[in-house]
Amino acid sequence: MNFGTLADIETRGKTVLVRVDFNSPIDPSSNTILDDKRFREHVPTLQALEDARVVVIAHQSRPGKKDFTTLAAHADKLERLLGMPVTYVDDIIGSCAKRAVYDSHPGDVVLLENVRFSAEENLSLKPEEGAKTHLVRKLAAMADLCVYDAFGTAHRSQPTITGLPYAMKTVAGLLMEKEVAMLSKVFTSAPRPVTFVLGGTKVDDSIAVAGNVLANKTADKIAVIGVVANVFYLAKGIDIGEPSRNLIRTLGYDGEVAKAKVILDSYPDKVLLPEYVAVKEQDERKEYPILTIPKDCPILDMGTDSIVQFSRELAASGSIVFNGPAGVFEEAKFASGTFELLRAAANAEFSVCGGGHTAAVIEQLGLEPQYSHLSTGGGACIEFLTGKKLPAIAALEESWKKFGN
Ligand SMILES: Nc1ncnc2c1ncn2[C@@H]1O[C@H](COP(=O)(O)OP(=O)(O)OP(=O)(O)O)[C@@H](O)[C@H]1O
Ligand SMILES: O=C(O)[C@H](O)COP(=O)(O)O
Repeated sequence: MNFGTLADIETRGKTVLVRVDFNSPIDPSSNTILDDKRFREHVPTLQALEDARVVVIAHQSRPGKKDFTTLAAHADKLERLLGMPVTYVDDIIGSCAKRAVYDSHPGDVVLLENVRFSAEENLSLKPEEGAKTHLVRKLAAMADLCVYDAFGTAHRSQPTITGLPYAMKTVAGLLMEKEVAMLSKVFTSAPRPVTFVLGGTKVDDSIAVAGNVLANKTADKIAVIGVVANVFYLAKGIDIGEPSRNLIRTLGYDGEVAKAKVILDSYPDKVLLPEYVAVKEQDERKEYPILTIPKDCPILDMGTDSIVQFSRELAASGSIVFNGPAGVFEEAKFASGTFELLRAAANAEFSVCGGGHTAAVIEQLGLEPQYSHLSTGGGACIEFLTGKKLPAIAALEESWKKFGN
């Protein structure tokens, strides 16, 4: 790693900005946080800074979305997990925020308001431009050092992600370090054969990952499930029925069919597609071979024979990267593909999972201890696995060149 870490800096008595990713599913009607995995994962970094004045910067959702809200509930959640008071300020760079930081003492934690309430944070800017924003200049003036721990947002280039490291000495926090170390193993030391299981609804990301990891030989096989599989069926000329075709259109993925075809043509023996699907027919689960999918029933899971075949394939894999479910697991009748494949993947010597939905199911099934790593990143994890350098990592490296030692 070419960036600084907590081990490289002295924080005693210093004021330290810590950029975290607390962005979590929230029930907008009660402002309740529904999953606190990301909070739990940041606790070690915050605890390691116990001798500093800690100023936490975080975002929740995006402008225009229902769960774009203040961080009051996040402060309560953090207080409970840290077992100590957290001062929440409904301000980011104004006089209230500055006063709260100025009045704090070593050992205190201040949580600033949702940083995406600042219009500047919602701009996608080059790091050097981000460093010049009012937001970054004022935040940097409040502190001596910055710790970047927000792996889940590392694929964005927004001012507090890539601008802050250009404006002040910034090192990676413990979560960031762990994510980079664990996910890098996929490229360096993962036991062979390596199988990528790509499902869920983010078809464009999954197809980009599939193309890259097959081309650079990171993966030996790709198992496609969920909506991603439906796009591969279309690429093979298989009629998946009107409802499943409409879903692909609505999600804006018609253009992905041609890309799936290129992958199938280039790697005919390396792509595993379920031969059987489960559809919803008169409110019941019915299974069909892919050549006889009914025209008016949505595909909501893979069929049982394919679950057995894929589970065998996963059992023969040394490493498994799992991203996205096999079906609409939220409906009990269509959960078996996702549940069984996650169980099979848990037995691999090295198993990594990315994506909030998938990680939540793993926790629900009690499989977490069996996985080598559950990433806090959705988009960030999948982009890392394409082999691209994430903007936040590039900015951390630049910060270390500029300000380190
Ligand atoms: N065949 C299908 N038809 C419709 N929806 C599906 C199908 N298969 C999976 N899904 C849906 O995919 C969703 C999760 O996909 P997504 O790509 O968001 O997963 P993730 O990457 O684990 O989660 P996150 O977006 O939180 O990081 C689930 O809500 C599930 O119902
Ligand atoms: O949950 C995420 O993927 C990160 O917090 C980034 O959020 P965004 O997709 O709204 O930028």
